[in-house]
Amino acid sequence: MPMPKFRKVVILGYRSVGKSSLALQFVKGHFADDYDPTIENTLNKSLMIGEDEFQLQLVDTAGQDEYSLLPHSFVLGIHGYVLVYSVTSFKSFVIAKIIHSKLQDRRGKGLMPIVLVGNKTDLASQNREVKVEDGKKLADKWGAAFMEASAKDGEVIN
Ligand SMILES: Nc1nc2c(ncn2[C@@H]2O[C@H](COP(=O)(O)OP(=O)(O)OP(=O)(O)O)[C@@H](O)[C@H]2O)c(=O)[nH]1
Repeated sequence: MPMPKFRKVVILGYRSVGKSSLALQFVKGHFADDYDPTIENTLNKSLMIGEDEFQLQLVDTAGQDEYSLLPHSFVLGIHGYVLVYSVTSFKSFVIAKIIHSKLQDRRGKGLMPIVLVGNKTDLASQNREVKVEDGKKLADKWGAAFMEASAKDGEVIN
């Protein structure tokens, strides 16, 4: 048996956009309604992609704002990023752009695998502040993957 391949992915975004909930839904398959701000939490999951086994380490981080500094540990030895905003918060979309530009400053403009996720689609019919097309356009500009999701419904997370 070949050795599993190790990948470390950091989840970043504004406060309360659902970073922990997405991570929990992805790793454990459930959702909690209560809100407990994260300091930092690492979750592990092994998954098969084709014939390859990957050991995924997901780092769930504290909510960032425009003034937050990106620690070294979010830059060195990281294989990819999940940048999360909430479709119900325009501010969180702005913060996602700010985080992306901080990442580029620190890592350079070379390859930086990113998935941009617009979370909380279950609330979108009442409270949408970010259009799907705007999320998609931003991800295209970055050369990133894009999806909208709901950690609550478990929609598209796996
Ligand atoms: N309706 C709905 N609520 C969600 C969803 N995802 C997260 N929430 C709720 O939003 C609140 C914040 O979720 P968290 O997952 O803690 O958000 P976070 O981004 O990790 O927050 P910080 O640790 O402060 O950065 C909680 O009350 C969650 O239950 C979703 O997809 N739909």
